[in-house]
Amino acid sequence: MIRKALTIAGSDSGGGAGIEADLKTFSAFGVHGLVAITSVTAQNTQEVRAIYDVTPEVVAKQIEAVVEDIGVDAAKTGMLSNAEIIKAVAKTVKKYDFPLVVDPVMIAKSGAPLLREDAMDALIEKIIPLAKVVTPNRPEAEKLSGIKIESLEDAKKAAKIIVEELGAEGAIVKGGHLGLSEAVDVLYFNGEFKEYRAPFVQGCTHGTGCSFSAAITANLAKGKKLEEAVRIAKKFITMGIYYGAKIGHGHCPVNQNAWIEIPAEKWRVYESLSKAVKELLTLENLPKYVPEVGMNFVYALPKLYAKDKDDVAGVKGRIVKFGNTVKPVGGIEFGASDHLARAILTFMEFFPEVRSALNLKYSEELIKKASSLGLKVSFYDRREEPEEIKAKEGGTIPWGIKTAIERLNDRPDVIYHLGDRGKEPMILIFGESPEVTLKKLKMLIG
Ligand SMILES: Cc1ncc(COP(=O)(O)OP(=O)(O)O)c(N)n1
Ligand SMILES: Cc1ncsc1CCOP(=O)(O)O
Repeated sequence: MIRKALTIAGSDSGGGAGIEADLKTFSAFGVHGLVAITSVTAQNTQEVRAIYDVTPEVVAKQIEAVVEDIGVDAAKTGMLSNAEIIKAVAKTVKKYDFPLVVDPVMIAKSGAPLLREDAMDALIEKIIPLAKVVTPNRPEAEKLSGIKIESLEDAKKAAKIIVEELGAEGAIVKGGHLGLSEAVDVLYFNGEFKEYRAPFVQGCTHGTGCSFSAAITANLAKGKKLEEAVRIAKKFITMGIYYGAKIGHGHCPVNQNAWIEIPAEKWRVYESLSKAVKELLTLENLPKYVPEVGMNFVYALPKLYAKDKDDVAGVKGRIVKFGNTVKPVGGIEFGASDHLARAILTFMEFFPEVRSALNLKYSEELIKKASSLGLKVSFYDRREEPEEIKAKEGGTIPWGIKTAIERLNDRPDVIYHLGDRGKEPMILIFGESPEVTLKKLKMLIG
């Protein structure tokens, strides 16, 4: 059965925060999203240019309309804008018994107020006591609790005040603004504290508060316990920030799709590479092109998600010569390649669509053939590598790929180097997918 979650919040025309972020988050968790729009904002990643509030009656009617027909398993509030809307929302949601997550939105990342000064009392008196959980960031928690928050201990005190004095069932004070090396959130619920920790990642933060509270709401709608819903939401938001796309010129938006897109893309990459490796191993004359150090065949996740070697799939232990045949040492795994992973990640900085590569034993004859077939060939000379790059672990391949691409001033199909002391000469073939890379290999050695 599909679960339904309702967001009672403002619209962000930039698609980064507000109901737009909430709906994307609900979708990421497979929950059907419902909306009651409180306010229309003309907003982008840099500023809020205008705010136009919906009448309290229409806000209430939106809630009633969806509850009475479709049903709501959990709801959240975001930007409530003014005291009249707050009162209307409180009066309406009281009639129903779904859990309510309250994101006490006060100020946009860009600095614009999203809650009128005179609406703070109404928020505290009318909405907070209805909350299953309140999800303030540090400045919002300071406003609600009336205490200054400078440490984790202060965050705990604020969470306790929001529950014990303001009447919420639970409160989670987010530590993203605490300046610690980890982002630590503190939940106070059922008389106990629980800490949620994640590395403090750099990335895109517009819509974090909205998406985090929406993720809790979606998981409550799916029947998860609050502590579990918060744990999942924390993972979700860390990923969304880290994999955010640089959209707009201000605070770029959280990427809610990362949560579903990365596992889906991993599966596509795995399937496609597995199929190509299987076919590669059937190539009759392959053994004579396998280098002494072995061969690998890699496929990276799409550019937005390809940050390091763990985002590149390859053959564990490489493909090696075995008598007159070749054998993969292990299976296809993400993080299995080191050299080719570095090569493809560098290549993708220039040509993001080229996500696959394999390596072959160098032969002059193959290079000549590549050119005669119309493949674009470039090279690098390891003896020309600057000393400071040589001294840096893992720097040679990125330098070499960059040098070869810049030399050709075009997108190469093949890059080779002639080796150096203790380094075997090598040919690397590149393609948009393992299928394309394999096609080029077959043209060359077929
Ligand atoms: C319409 C609307 N609602 C909420 C916000 C707040 O989002 P943001 O500025 O990203 O702040 P956090 O929620 O991430 O702390 C908004 N800007 N617009
Ligand atoms: C040694 C070497 N140098 C370039 S490709 C290659 C073999 C594949 O290495 P990896 O398995 O680390 O990608």
